[in-house]
Amino acid sequence: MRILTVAGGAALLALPVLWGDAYYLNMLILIFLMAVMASSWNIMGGYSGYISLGQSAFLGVGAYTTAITADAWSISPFLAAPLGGLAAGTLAAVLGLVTFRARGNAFIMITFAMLYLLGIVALNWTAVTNGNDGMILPAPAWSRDHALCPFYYSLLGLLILTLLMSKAIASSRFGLGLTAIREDEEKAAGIGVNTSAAKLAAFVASSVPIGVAGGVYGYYLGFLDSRTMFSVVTSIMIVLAALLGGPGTLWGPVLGAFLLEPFSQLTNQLFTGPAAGAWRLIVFGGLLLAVLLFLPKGVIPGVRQALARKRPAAVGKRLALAAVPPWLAVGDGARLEVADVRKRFGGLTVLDGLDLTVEPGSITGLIGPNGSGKTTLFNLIDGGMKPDGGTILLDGRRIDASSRWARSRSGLGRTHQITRLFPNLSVLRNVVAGSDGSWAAPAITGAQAARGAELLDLVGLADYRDLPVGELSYGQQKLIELIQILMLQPRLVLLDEPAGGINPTQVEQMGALIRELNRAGTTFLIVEHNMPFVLGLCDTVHVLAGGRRIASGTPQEVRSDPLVLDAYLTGAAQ
Ligand SMILES: Nc1ncnc2c1ncn2[C@@H]1O[C@H](COP(=O)(O)OP(=O)(O)OP(=O)(O)O)[C@@H](O)[C@H]1O
Repeated sequence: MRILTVAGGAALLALPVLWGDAYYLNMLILIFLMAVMASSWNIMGGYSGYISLGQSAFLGVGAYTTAITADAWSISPFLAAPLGGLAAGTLAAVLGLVTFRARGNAFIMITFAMLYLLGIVALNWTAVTNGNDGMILPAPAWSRDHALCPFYYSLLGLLILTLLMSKAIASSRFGLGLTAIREDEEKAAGIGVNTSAAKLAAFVASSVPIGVAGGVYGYYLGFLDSRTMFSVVTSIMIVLAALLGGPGTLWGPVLGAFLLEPFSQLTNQLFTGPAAGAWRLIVFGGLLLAVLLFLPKGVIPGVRQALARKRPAAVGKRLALAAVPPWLAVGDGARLEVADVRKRFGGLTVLDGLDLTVEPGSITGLIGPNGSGKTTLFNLIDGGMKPDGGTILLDGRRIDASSRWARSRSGLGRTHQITRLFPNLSVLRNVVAGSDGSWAAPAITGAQAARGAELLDLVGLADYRDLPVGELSYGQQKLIELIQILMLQPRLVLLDEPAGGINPTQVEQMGALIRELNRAGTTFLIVEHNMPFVLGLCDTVHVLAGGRRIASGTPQEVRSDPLVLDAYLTGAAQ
């Protein structure tokens, strides 16, 4: 692949000198432009899964900023183009700050609205943009014989820089965080990924090259009008190019641009007159739909999948519990205090002034009939939901107002009733996805890989480190979810039904693992319906019913408490 890249790059560098046909050079300039835009879009849309339908707004903002500053300072638009990137990045940062809670379709609609609004502003802010009449840029001063070369090389250079940035992000911790967001954003936050900051940074990174490209493109056209620069069709084509080639891959958006741009030129020749724009919208909108329906992964991942040899299924490995690594010794564990916590869903009161304490270094059980609010309490503790009232303290510090990722970083880990992992990432990537480290660090450092390997060894799954985690059995995935949070060296671990849905041998192994980790200092709070398991494991058990704690004590005390028996019998009768 490297040889192919170098050869392709060398051919593109030499092309204008060897073969200066203006038609094809113009085509390549437009392909480079589309490749820059699609590769930039890919950083947000492909890596983190947030689809922006307004990316051409950055092209427009970059083009106008460049033209206006070049005119005001009497400099070449080439020199002013980085300011176009700066303006686009600033716009993305502001929009990202305002919309970072919006997900899925809401994010798509917001980006689309931004494009539409900015188009209207550009059209009507006549004093700055010249409105309907458009802006004329100065003609290039260089020789007409090589008129296209500076545009060709500057866009090719920008494409190379964009690809280098995209590659650096993909292989960094930042990129791994973005992929985790794409797979399961809440889970990513739950293992310490600062999702808001990562999305914001990705959005800015996905806008800056487009802004710079806008500056160069505007100069290339020599004329700016708001309809061309803030075009919906361009935005659709950006998404289409990335999806066609393969979103989330490095070369997919480039391939998509090479496939799509010649077709776009063809439609330019086919559709002329006042309805041309509408026809192009129909064609590219339809094409986008077709790609989404029939080629959802794009060409490159589709071909890779077809070529991949069938792997043997990951089954049947007996669990062998190795020794807990010394770096998991976390001292005395953490103390959790839940005081007067309340939670309602509409008219349903699930938690009604709940108080409970988990002592440091304990294995504490939390039981109660179905629907008594155990998982809801976990969601309130880990930050997945906000309580309606009350306080939650970890080692004496209130955590109920902190973000989810900050709670996870402060020593709190949590597994889910139905296991939540990043199914398309490898086992090892899942295990290390939450570990500490600067964004610029490699996605998996040597030290992290070594710790990940130790944890995989701990649960007897080292052989599967490179398989997509979705290929493991349910019981194996449960163990991976547990070691995933161990990577963050938590002092308090909340386990939601760790023995649910796994075979008796695995239940035994799970119990042994929890005991070993507890000996190393980790505090556990465990929700579990398997009574022999939970009563055999825990020092203290709290019982929930009717939104309150109705009993607490040793397993023996709780087992014979008439209130508890009554709650279970009433719960069972419902
Ligand atoms: N997001 C939500 N919106 C509305 N109701 C909810 C929501 N989450 C939970 N509930 C309701 O709150 C109640 C408590 O649910 P929760 O899952 O916390 O109970 P649980 O004790 O964990 O039950 P189980 O043992 O069956 O897992 C249930 O009646 C459930 O339907």
